[in-house]
Amino acid sequence: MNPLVLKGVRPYGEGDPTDVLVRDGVIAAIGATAADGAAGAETVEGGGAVLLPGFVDLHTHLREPGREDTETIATGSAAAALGGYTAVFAMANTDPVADNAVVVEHVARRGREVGLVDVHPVGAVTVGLAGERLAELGAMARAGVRVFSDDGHCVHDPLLMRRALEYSKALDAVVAQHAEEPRLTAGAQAHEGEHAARLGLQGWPAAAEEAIVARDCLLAAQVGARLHVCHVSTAGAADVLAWAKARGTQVSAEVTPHHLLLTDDRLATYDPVNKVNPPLRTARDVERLRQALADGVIDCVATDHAPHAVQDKDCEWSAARPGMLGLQTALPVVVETMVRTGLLDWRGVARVLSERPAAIAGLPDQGRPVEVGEPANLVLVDPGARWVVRGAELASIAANTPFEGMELTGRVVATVLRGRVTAAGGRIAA
Ligand SMILES: NC(=O)N[C@@H](CC(=O)O)C(=O)O
Repeated sequence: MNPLVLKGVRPYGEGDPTDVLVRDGVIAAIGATAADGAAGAETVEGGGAVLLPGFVDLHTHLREPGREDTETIATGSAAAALGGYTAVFAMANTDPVADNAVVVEHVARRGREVGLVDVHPVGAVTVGLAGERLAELGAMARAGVRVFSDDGHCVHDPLLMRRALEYSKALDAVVAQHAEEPRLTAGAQAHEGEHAARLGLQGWPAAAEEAIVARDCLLAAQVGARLHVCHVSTAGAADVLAWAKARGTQVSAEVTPHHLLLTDDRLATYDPVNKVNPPLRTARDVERLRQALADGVIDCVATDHAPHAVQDKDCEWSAARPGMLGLQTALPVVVETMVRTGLLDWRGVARVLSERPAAIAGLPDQGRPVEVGEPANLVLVDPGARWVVRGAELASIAANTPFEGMELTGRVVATVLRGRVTAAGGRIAA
């Protein structure tokens, strides 16, 4: 592999533009003379762009196997690379479910064949995501799984959740919980509040999330295991997390870009592109989630990238499936909600999009500092580029973005995986 020179880039957006030399997949030199003697090197013109560690998504639905009409590991990997990601965690709610070593090995192998991003399969906690008995966590751990989740479903039986935490502790893994008390959300269509009431939609109360977050924090503390909370969406859940962290519970949490930007006033459109699980909440929740992400109560941003077919979105609200695309819009939404608001600087962006998710999942070669000797998993960001989101132009097969037509700030210039350019100038590298 030829050396790579990133010319005129600003690590963490700090200082004057400089050059970065990448050789054999590692950052070999940083500075004005870094490119000297790198004959035959491939060059990326940075134009003063911000250089960060490559993003890590703990929560991606790649839909393969089973729903290759909406996304495949190849198209989802392309969306990830274009979005600045160097590693993604593929959720287990595929068909067949990734609840055994055969399916997780297939997903990992397919990810390696595509080669655009490290694809880490998430293993299901329970057989068939049915919430009745534990899946073969040990066999999946031997196949390399370090994150277990029934996402899309809550592991609502407290004894089963306790056992899952005990096993995952022994396996040095983490359980990522979709916090939704199902008895409180039966038939729910939208956040329980003024907008849902006006439209006559069955409500999804905040307490259904908060009760499970609180219960699971208590269980994790009891067992001494690590818990990760998926897609936190309410102010109350952030308060519970702050309390649990203050008392030393090993809990981490993610928030999605859409929950940082959108509110349930989107319900007025009656467009199911805005239907998602957990639902869009209130402006007060959005405000609290941003603050919690800024101060570390919420550790990271995860996309919950959830592609859906046209017939599952372009239909009446109650028949529509919940979920939104996220991989190619996460960065600009974080820029809009966290950077332009002054809540995070670029070191903070590196923390929430790369360092913390890599640490939570135990990835040794991702989320590393932009320093000589570190693996060259990198993303170059043009912080001021403005662009209009068009679902049809995204790399995913599905087009269900809630940001359709919105002008956002911040664009990925290039993504580098172990020293190889995977995406540049908005295109997948040959
Ligand atoms: N987040 C979503 O709205 N959808 C997810 C699963 C789920 O959490 O319901 C999906 O797989 O489509």
